[in-house]
Amino acid sequence: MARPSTAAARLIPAIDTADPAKAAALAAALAARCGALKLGLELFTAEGPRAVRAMAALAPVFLDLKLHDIPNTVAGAVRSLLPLKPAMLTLHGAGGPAMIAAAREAAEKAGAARPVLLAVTVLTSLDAATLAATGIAGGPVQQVLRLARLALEAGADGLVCSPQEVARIRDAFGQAPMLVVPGVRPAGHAAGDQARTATPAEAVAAGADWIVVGRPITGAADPAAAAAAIAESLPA
Ligand SMILES: O=C(O)c1cc(=O)[nH]c(=O)n1[C@@H]1O[C@H](COP(=O)(O)O)[C@@H](O)[C@H]1O
Repeated sequence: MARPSTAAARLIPAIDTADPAKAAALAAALAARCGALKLGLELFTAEGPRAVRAMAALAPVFLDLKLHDIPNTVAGAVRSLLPLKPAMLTLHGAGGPAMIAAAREAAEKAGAARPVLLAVTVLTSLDAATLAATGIAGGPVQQVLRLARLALEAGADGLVCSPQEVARIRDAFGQAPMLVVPGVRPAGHAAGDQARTATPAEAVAAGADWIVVGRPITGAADPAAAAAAIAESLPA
């Protein structure tokens, strides 16, 4: 998956629905207006691999299953997913370096066509207080940087983080890691369950390669127009 060369290619709509007909309609409307389509747990648990195949016929698929288990199990899951040829795949950085390394080794079996492996750092729905309640003091930025270092050293190609950590990650790790950024809200849109947010333009200006946007697009009366408006808002 090459880095985006146009504003529209930076956009990854999250197709979060359990309804295959709705997913197909959204994918058809958005495929030409984005860099990839994100298929996550809601659709995958409802429809499984056939949903991935249907979407892959229209655009590169970002398969967001956030794998998080012992290394042997995650490696097996990656092997099972390779025939679906996802362009990008997520796993939780909190699974530790051995888990990331096992995923990378399994993915290498697909050769040059292997998925980009993205380590999710700290979920964008978590604020400092919630993170502290789970036992992680010091705030999201420190934890994101800690998990980012472990994941990149273990073989992750990139990271998923909130827009609020992007600049710090670029400072610490430079341009090499691919950065995929959810928790993005165009001005005037409710944050909902997202805790660490910024606008699409702010995320890209800080150094995001791709932005992931779900409800502001999928909940719009005209999803294609909403996607186009977001792409137009991005810095060149
Ligand atoms: O891995 C992700 O894509 C992800 C990581 C994260 O920390 N936060 C996050 O919101 N996401 C995903 O990004 C999408 C955000 O959707 P909206 O909040 O509707 O824009 C959802 O599909 C989430 O599963």
